[in-house]
Order: sequence, then C-alpha cells, then structure tokens
Amino acid sequence: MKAIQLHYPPEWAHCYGCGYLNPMGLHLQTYWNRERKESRTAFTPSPHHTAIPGFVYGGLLASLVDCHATATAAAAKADAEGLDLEKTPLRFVTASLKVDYLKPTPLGPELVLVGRAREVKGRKVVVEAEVYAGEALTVRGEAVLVQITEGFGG
Ligand SMILES: CCCCCCCCCC(=O)SCCNC(=O)CCNC(=O)[C@H](O)C(C)(C)COP(=O)(O)OP(=O)(O)OC[C@H]1O[C@@H](n2cnc3c(N)ncnc32)[C@H](O)[C@@H]1OP(=O)(O)O
Repeated sequence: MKAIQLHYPPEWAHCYGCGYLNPMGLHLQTYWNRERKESRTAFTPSPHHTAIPGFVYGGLLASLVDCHATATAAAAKADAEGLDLEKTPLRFVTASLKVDYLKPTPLGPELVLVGRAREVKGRKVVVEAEVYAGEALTVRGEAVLVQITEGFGG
C-alpha cells in the first residue's frame, strides 16, 4: 500500500512534517484502512526531540498530529467521494489544530497515531487523532482541515 503523502505531487511535497522532498523533515507516512475508515502512522522520536529528559517534546507531537490529520482528511474525502488519490490528489491545509496532552509521552518507543474523520463536509474535514506509546494513549488531537483548490497563500 502506498502512503497518502506519496500521492502528493512534488510542489506539495516540501512540508516539514510529511514532505518527501524535505531533507530535514519528519517524512511522516500515513496509511488509510478503507474497511475500518481509519488512518495509521508510526514515528520514533530521536533524542533531540526531548522536552524533559525521557519524554517527547509537545511541539513534535503536535506536528505529528497535524500532518497525520492532513493526510487523513485527503483519504477520508477521497473515500467518501470514490476518488482515487493517484489520479486526483487532494490538497488540505490546517485551519485549526487542538492538542490535548493526556500524559507524558515516553521518549524511546515507536509512537503510533490513529486518525478518523468525524465530519466530511464540502471543503472541510474534521479529524480526530490519537497518539499511543505502546498501549498508553498519551495525546488526543482534533484538527479542521480545509481543501484548497488553487494556490496557497495568495
Ligand atoms: C499543501 C498540501 C501538501 C500537504 C501539506 C501538509 C500541510 C501540513 C499542515 C500545515 O502545516 S498547513 C500550514 C498551516 N496552515 C495555514 O497556514 C492555513 C492558513 N489559513 C488559510 O489559508 C485559510 O484560512 C484556510 C484555507 C484554512 C481557510 O480559508 P478559506 O477562505 O478557504 O475557508 P472558508 O472561510 O471558506 O471556510 C471553509 C470551511 O472551513 C471552516 N474553517 C475555516 N477556518 C477555520 C478555523 N480556523 N477553524 C475552524 N473552521 C474553520 C469554515 O467554517 C468553513 O466550514 P463550513 O463549510 O462548515 O462553514
């Protein structure tokens, strides 16, 4: 299965969190499960992602939620409308991002993010995401993603 971010054409692939063309980026790769209507990604923070020794920096966790939500929005919208992202890449940007840090996230283990679309309406998708360190749910996020059809920031 191909990661959702790998469907982005090159001009959209420079994002710090998930762009495959950003050499300094996190290169997050999100996968969509059509049966479960759920997205997943995994990321293992490095020692320089420290907040307090032994624990992951919250800004990194927000970045993971952000880019996982963006890709989840594209997949959920494509799924809802029967589109093939290979032929019709969809471009979503973050309008709003809320992150709840439920407990400290240990630095070391691989983190798994799970995403679901709570609402797909017009150009807007609302995504809920959870971050797990092993069995522990440490972060819950919610993002509003808006599809842009032309240039960004114009
Ligand atoms: C680029 C593709 C490759 C992947 C890149 C991954 C990116 C990773 C995530 C990012 O870091 S993106 C960078 C950070 N985000 C930005 O800089 C976005 C800056 N904001 C904008 O450009 C505009 O505000 C935006 C495109 C998000 C919305 O402006 P529009 O004029 O297109 O939206 P509009 O006002 O028509 O609203 C569309 C819907 O979104 C809703 N909406 C807009 N802004 C909202 C907001 N802030 N909070 C909640 N909902 C919001 C709005 O209510 C409405 O919902 P309804 O249809 O239900 O009425």
